[in-house]
Amino acid sequence: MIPQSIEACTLALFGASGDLALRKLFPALYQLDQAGLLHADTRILALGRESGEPQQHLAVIDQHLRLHVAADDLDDATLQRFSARLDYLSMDFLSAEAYPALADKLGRVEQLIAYFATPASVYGAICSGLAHSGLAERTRVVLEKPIGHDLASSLAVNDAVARYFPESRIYRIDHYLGKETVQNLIALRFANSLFESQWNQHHISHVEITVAEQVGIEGRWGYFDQAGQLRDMIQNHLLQLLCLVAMDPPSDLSADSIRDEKVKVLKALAPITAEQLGQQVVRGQYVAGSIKGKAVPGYLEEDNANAQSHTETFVALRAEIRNWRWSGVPFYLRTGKRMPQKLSQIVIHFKEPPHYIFAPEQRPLISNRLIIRLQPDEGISLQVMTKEQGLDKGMQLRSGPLQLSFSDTYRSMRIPDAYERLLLEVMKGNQNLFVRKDEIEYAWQWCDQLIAGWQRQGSAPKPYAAGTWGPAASIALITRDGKDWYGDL
Ligand SMILES: NC(=O)C1=CN([C@@H]2O[C@H](COP(=O)(O)OP(=O)(O)OC[C@H]3O[C@@H](n4cnc5c(N)ncnc54)[C@H](OP(=O)(O)O)[C@@H]3O)[C@@H](O)[C@H]2O)C=CC1
Ligand SMILES: O=C1O[C@H](COP(=O)(O)O)[C@@H](O)[C@H](O)[C@H]1O
Repeated sequence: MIPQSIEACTLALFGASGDLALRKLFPALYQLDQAGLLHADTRILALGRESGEPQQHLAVIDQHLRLHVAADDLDDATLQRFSARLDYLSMDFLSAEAYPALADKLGRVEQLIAYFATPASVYGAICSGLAHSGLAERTRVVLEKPIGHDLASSLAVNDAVARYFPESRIYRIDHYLGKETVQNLIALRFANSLFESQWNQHHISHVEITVAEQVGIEGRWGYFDQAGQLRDMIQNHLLQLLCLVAMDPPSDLSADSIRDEKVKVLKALAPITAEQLGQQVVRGQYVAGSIKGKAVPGYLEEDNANAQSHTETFVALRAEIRNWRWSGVPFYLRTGKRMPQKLSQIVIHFKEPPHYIFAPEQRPLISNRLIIRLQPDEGISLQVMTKEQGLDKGMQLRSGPLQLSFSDTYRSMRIPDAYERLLLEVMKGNQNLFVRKDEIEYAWQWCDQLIAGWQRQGSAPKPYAAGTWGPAASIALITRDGKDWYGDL
């Protein structure tokens, strides 16, 4: 039974032969279909540059579905139903002449969703083409990240889209917001009165956000070398996570209430001056190493690499938020490619009790920690102090976890991919999990000053061996403050 709020729509997927569409978007749409969440009348029009028979392109989509959807989730009935929804049209998105044919193909559509799985440089042309062929009126547009390369280019992209579409119909994707565990952050913080009273500089000593990837750049040199880890991950995913951890409680769950609070955090981020860069930010680039016992090449040996590149594949930084809630609480952010394991987690370190009745030798050298594991092994663990069991132990304290593992607790439930949630929310017309223009712009403004500082310094990123936790300087960044990265093996 489809929830009534999910209406029929036509989804026009621009960039349908690209990596994102084939690896993530079509599989996510398939999963929605299998879960009974696509309206019977929903149609999907795949749009790509390559000509040829539509059947040929639809066969490629089918092959990728079989590759990227878990075998247990593939069934003939859904595959048939899903393929009956699909059609393909070849067009050059930059050519204004191509849009009347698109309008013809679409016919009369009540609700069009135009998903731009293309480089952001094409978004303006697509919006103009849609508008000039009478397709903008009932259309929601979905924009992939990164929006621009810096503040100036993001303003240009956002302006080009805003010429034809109001903000209420623009859905900017940050796929981390679609992850179940990231949404759980909102539930954890605002549905449990227990935490809110402790969620401030009086009780929290520091916060760590780690998004470590085991993969390298996956054949995306052309894109990645122009971007680097700061633009690719910090500007969007890590700053969004930081906002969700640090924002004040929104007055309700509406998109703008949440976005208003996130923007306040971004505005309160203390700038990091060129003079502070050396102490507060570490950039790294992986060299050859090994992951899970397998040798992997360095960044400069990747396919199509330019051996002179100074692009960073790792960033660790110490950020501060200048407001009453967070004054004096460092936020340590760290993200890198080719790290020992895939791991996204947030660790909230609470301060020690104001007065200890236990002797130093009776207690471990740690205080309470809340560990929010975003992926993999999704779950939440609160480390609390308890007494060691046993008559011989006396009042010897130990730290142990109060654990909520999502896979154990919701055993039979598959954790949906972020894109399933996000596509569903676009179909419902709900902008909660999408990023507003000003969030993107404040995030760029903060990142731009770091990039400008690096450019002024002209220094190369520090090397780290693939399969390690980044350059030694990233450890020094946190140990200088008397702290450690949680859980590094
Ligand atoms: N791949 C990923 O995991 C992620 C991607 N993104 C974002 O998603 C977007 C798409 O990324 P990705 O799929 O990796 O990129 P790809 O280069 O693999 O795909 C882009 C697609 O757009 C098509 N295209 C580009 N320009 C035109 C044009 N003028 N006319 C017709 N088709 C055109 C390309 O066709 P052709 O091949 O013929 O050039 C290609 O099929 C980007 O904005 C990226 O930053 C965001 C997060 C993750
Ligand atoms: O947006 C991006 O995210 C992926 C990491 O996403 P995850 O869901 O696998 O954690 C990253 O590999 C890619 O470089 C970046 O563009």
